[in-house]
Amino acid sequence: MASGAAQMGARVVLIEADKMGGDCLNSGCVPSKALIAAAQRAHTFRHGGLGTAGSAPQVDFPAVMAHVRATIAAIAPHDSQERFEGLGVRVIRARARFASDREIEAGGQQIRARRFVIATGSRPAIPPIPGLANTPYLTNETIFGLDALPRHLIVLGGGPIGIELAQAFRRLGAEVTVIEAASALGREDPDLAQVALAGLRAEGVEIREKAPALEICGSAGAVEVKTEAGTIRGSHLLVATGRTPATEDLGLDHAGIETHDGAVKVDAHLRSSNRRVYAVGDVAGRGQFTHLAGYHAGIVLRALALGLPARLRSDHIPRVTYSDPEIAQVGLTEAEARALWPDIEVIRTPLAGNDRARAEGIDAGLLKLVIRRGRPLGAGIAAPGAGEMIAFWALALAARHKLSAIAGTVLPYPTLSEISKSAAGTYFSPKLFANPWIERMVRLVQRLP
Ligand SMILES: Cc1cc2nc3c(=O)[nH]c(=O)nc-3n(C[C@H](O)[C@H](O)[C@H](O)COP(=O)(O)OP(=O)(O)OC[C@H]3O[C@@H](n4cnc5c(N)ncnc54)[C@H](O)[C@@H]3O)c2cc1C
Ligand SMILES: NC(=O)c1ccc[n+]([C@@H]2O[C@H](COP(=O)([O-])OP(=O)(O)OC[C@H]3O[C@@H](n4cnc5c(N)ncnc54)[C@H](O)[C@@H]3O)[C@@H](O)[C@H]2O)c1
Repeated sequence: MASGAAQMGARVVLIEADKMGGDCLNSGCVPSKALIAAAQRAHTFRHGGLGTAGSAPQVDFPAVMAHVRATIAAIAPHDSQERFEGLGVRVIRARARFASDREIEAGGQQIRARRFVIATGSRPAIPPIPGLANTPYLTNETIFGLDALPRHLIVLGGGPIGIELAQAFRRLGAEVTVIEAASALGREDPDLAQVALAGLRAEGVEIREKAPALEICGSAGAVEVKTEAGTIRGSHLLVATGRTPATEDLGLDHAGIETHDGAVKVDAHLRSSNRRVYAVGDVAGRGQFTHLAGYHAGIVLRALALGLPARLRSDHIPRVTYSDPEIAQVGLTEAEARALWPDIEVIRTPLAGNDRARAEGIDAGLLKLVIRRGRPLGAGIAAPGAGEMIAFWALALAARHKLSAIAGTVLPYPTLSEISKSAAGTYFSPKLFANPWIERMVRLVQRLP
């Protein structure tokens, strides 16, 4: 947002209280994906397959963490103070707070501006479970600082953070138990979630669902979580039970900025109840993804720099959980679509029928397509690399393409992505084959000289 505005010629002040790059770079997407990549190597090595023998990987945990830190360091220059200053942004490294409806205070400086954008993100939500506050626990802010592999990691919460890290730590050699109050990956289509969860369970991750934690106790190296179904004992506890928008101590009341469920309340243009102030990313309460924050920034930039307000859309925003297999979704799931329309069609294409999947020895995987009146409303994929494969459907939904455009696209053979074209083909097959009108036409054409 700040770099875009500066490059378009606006005068910009960027205020950052902590590390440049925010959660995604320092304690979110980047370290988690680097850890997952190392864990994937260990897993491939351990299992071999397709005629190659597996063997116990020699996991050097400090070296894995060095890879995580090196990945952050390699990406950091893009978000650095130096880069922003080079673009002409004035950077202040301090905590910001609204002093009035058009003034911010940060590090003893008063900044008066025509427009403000709140992009303060979110922080881990810590549930009020008896004993938790007195027990040592990890969050995404501390887990990437570990220097030794936990013997037994208990993960509280089976959302994307819990599931991604549970599988990674298991693959690196830890015993892992996930304790989930409701259903693991509960926001995803259950058919797709099951593919990923079955994969985790087969690798030895214990996932206890419908098991809210009742009480927690312990000390460093020995923690206990009590549930109705029994007590789980482990060496470390990761709390991954959701996130809270970072609005505390922002002085929002000084600026007449309203909140809703802890997030800055915004309209369809991401404008808050104070017309000078916008909110983007996690703090806007419309979803918590880096690419969504980037999309928000584009909407606000258009309005602020060019005076071209745009309405927020949400029907084309993809999301991916980087388990193995990955789960990717864009648009509506089957349940979401059924709640809106009675006349939807659902196409399920198992990955097992795909030639590349056969060659790779992939037997689990599924694409689910939700269609209404010839247009895709949503696509969900559970497969290795599903996050790459969903790009195709993200474009289809963003551009509001018809399914015929997908069926008419030529994709390279043999690729896993071909299941998307094959699913679109399944939709048209009954209309083309065993259709008396088409059969009559073909007979007619064949009589032509
Ligand atoms: C473990 C984990 C893995 C994730 N993986 C993915 C993923 O793979 N893909 C994906 O799309 N998303 C992922 N996310 C979510 C993603 O990290 C967030 O959606 C994204 O970082 C939100 O960006 P943001 O700009 O809203 O906030 P942030 O990146 O959190 O940035 C907010 C910044 O504001 C600063 N700040 C806060 N308050 C103040 C203040 N008062 N004054 C000055 N500065 C302040 C903070 O220090 C921070 O640097 C993951 C999150 C976690 C925790
Ligand atoms: N790959 C990605 O894009 C990615 C990865 C990680 C995080 N994120 C973002 O960060 C957000 C937060 O992730 P998250 O996994 O922390 O949150 P989440 O809200 O998605 O999942 C938290 C889980 O914890 C469970 N839970 C809550 N209280 C509990 C309790 N007391 N005992 C047991 N279980 C409990 C909930 O039922 C839920 O399933 C995600 O929704 C996502 O938007 C994205």
